[in-house]
Amino acid sequence: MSDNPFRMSSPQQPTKQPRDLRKVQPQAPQAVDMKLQLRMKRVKYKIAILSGKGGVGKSFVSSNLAMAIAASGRKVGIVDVDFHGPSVPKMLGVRGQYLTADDNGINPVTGPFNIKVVSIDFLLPKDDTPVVWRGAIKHTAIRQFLGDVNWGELDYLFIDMPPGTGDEALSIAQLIPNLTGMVIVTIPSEVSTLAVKRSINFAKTVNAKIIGVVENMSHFVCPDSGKTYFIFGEGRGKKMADEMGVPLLGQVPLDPIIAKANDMGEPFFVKYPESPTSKEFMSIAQKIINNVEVN
Ligand SMILES: Nc1ncnc2c1ncn2[C@@H]1O[C@H](COP(=O)(O)OP(=O)(O)OP(=O)(O)O)[C@@H](O)[C@H]1O
Repeated sequence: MSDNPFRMSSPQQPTKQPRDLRKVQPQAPQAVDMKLQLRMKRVKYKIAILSGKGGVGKSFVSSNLAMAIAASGRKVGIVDVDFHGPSVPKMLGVRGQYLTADDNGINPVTGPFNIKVVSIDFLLPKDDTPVVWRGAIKHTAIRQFLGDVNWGELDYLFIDMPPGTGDEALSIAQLIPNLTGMVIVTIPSEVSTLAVKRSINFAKTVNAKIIGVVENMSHFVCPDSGKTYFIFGEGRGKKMADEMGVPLLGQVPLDPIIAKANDMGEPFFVKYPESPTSKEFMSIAQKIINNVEVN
């Protein structure tokens, strides 16, 4: 990675002269909020992806859901507000690109299927630079990611949240009062499903609609025998969804090719379009479309 975090990458040269983001003056909160509301009005459906617990594959699910919906011809953006563990750029294969600014604001990076992507990862000078921010700074950053970015007209904006129900989740609920809904990601372990119940209760507290739950790492199909193993437990996602009265949108398998593609920075949905996992993402995407576009 270059030492200059704000250098524009090829292939998407901006039409206007890129401006060094470090020289952009911060704006008064009211001005940003007005811009934020105007920008968000141009996005039809705004969906936050939450998980009660870290490491359950929330960024993998957000990225592949975004690709599945974009593959259906819809205009999609994804904003990664997981400041302490931003992995969306890598999972979409756009890590190492840079954000630039022009007179209209910050230009997102363009990913597969023309997905517009914004993440703190594009601004970090080194791979191992930690983000050490308190809640107020994260709130300001989220506000700018939503209000200062040239999102344009979008059908869907996915918001990849950090694990849990902390500052960022509250900021999103406050800054996007007309949030379309939340999708919650879990794995079928007891600890994860317990944490998901907290996320569902959080969504209810902030009056956000729960579109449904995605169970990731649901099962493993042995390539040698074809036998299915429920490594973390069988039927937990369904049981929990039923108990909480929310739909189970789909079950994504645990698969070493998923981990490998993510580690190599290859967008899974693009690389393995015929895999059962990509087909499951298409089915989940269709359920989300039916839920939000029909209701
Ligand atoms: N279904 C899967 N099969 C195999 N590996 C997976 C699967 N889903 C995710 N992974 C791997 O698990 C790890 C964590 O995934 P990811 O970063 O998406 O989780 P996360 O919930 O967003 O984490 P955090 O929010 O704590 O940063 C990654 O290495 C990813 O490649």
